[in-house]
Amino acid sequence: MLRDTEFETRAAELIEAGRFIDSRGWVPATSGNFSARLSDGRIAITVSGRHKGRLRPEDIMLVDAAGRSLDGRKPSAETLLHTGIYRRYPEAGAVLHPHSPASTLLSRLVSGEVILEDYELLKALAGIDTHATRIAVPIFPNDQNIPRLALKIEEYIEMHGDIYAYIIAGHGFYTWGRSVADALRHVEALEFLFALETHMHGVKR
Ligand SMILES: CSCCC(=O)C(=O)COP(=O)(O)O
Ligand SMILES: [Zn+2]
Repeated sequence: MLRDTEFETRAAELIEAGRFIDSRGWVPATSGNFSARLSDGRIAITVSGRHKGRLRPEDIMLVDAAGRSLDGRKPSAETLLHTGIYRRYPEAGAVLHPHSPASTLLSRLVSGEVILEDYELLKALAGIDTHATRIAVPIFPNDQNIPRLALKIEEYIEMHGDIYAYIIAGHGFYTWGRSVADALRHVEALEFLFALETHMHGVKR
C-alpha cells in the first residue's frame, strides 16, 4: 500500500504540538483536540477521547471536509467546530483547541468578548505588526450540541467579521493558523494574554 506521507507528516506535527501543549497544562484529562488540513481537503484530526499529550500515530485519523470519518473510527466530539473553521478560512491549515486554565477562568470573569489591545505580543498573531492593535475574542456559551454551537460561531463571524480565536465559556478556546506551527504560536500567545487579562481583573476588583 502507498504511504500517505503528507498525512504522516501532519500527524507527527500534531503529536509534537500535543506534547508541548500538555507540558504547559493546557489539555488535562483527555481534553482538547487538534487537526490539520491536507492539500486534498481531507482533515487529519485527533480520535475522540485520547490523551492529547500522549498521542501516538494511531490516535490521529482522517475525516472529510464535512467531518465524516474516513476510516470508521470516531473523530473528536468537536469535529464540526474544526470543519466550520476550515470552511470559513480557506488559508487555515491547522486548528488547535486547548482547555487552558487562563481562557477558562477568563470566561468566568468576562462575558461577551475579551478585548486584547496594546500588547506587544499581539504581533505573534498572523498579520499584526504593531502593539497598537485591538482585537476582540468572542466568548460563546458552552453547548453540548456541537452542530448548534458551530452554527452560532459561523453566524457571529458572518455578522462581525474575521476573528483570530474564540473562547467557549467554562471550556477552553479555539485558534488556527496556516500551519501547525502558526496555530501553536497563536495558542501560546493567546494563553499568555488571557492570563494577563485574568490577573488584571483580579487587580481591578
Ligand atoms: C474530557 S474533555 C470533554 C470533551 C472536550 O471538550 C474535548 O475537548 C475533548 O473531546 P474529544 O472528543 O476531542 O476527545
Ligand atoms: Zn473541548
